[in-house]
Amino acid sequence: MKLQVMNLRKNYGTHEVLSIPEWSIGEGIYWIQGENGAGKSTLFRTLAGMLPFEGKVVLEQKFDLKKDAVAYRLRLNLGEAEPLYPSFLTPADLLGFVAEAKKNPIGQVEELVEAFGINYLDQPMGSCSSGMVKKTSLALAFLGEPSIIILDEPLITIDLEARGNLFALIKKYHARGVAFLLSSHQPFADDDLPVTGGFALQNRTLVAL
Ligand SMILES: Nc1ncnc2c1ncn2[C@@H]1O[C@H](COP(=O)(O)OP(=O)(O)OP(=O)(O)O)[C@@H](O)[C@H]1O
Repeated sequence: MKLQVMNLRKNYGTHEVLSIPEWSIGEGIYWIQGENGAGKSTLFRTLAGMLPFEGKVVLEQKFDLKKDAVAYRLRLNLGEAEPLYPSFLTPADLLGFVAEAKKNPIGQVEELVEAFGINYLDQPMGSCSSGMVKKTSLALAFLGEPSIIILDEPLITIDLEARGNLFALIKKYHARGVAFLLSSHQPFADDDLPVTGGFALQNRTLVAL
């Protein structure tokens, strides 16, 4: 069991967005669908430890998000749908900083730079196109030795070549035992990615598809 959620509730003020009694995933590549505003980004940010919530989230039956936050966050990475970075930072700055925080293996930054074709390492983010920013954020999401990588809308703004590179990297990391949780408004074709299962986020909870 990679990730277990028990009695998770998340509200913004009086607006309840998530109410998930029980949900879990094993090793694999999972896809979450939901209409605009269904709560996908809120779910992902909650699972990444970025938002306060009620309930319990446990990684690998060992790391409780509330009790073992540091160990948990070292093993779960999130690539946000619309990442925002300070405009003066470069991809090199961000990769260096996050690589250190995530205790990356030697050679991994170079591997990811190559995989995403980030040939603008010293260009400030403020002058990067949205696809260039997104590719940087996707590379950041693979850093370290994660057990789960969550990618929120990974396909938005990236071109076909980057999409192919991303799918190749997902397959490579999946073969090493990394689980993936992806959201997308466009379903993935089976020949793109071997998806293990899908869930719909409906009426504040997750339903298997
Ligand atoms: N910071 C916030 N404060 C208050 N309400 C919020 C906040 N963030 C999200 N919401 C609300 O929570 C609900 C879920 O939003 P969320 O961004 O999680 O949806 P989503 O499924 O990711 O949507 P989309 O497909 O449009 O990206 C929406 O009703 C939204 O208005």
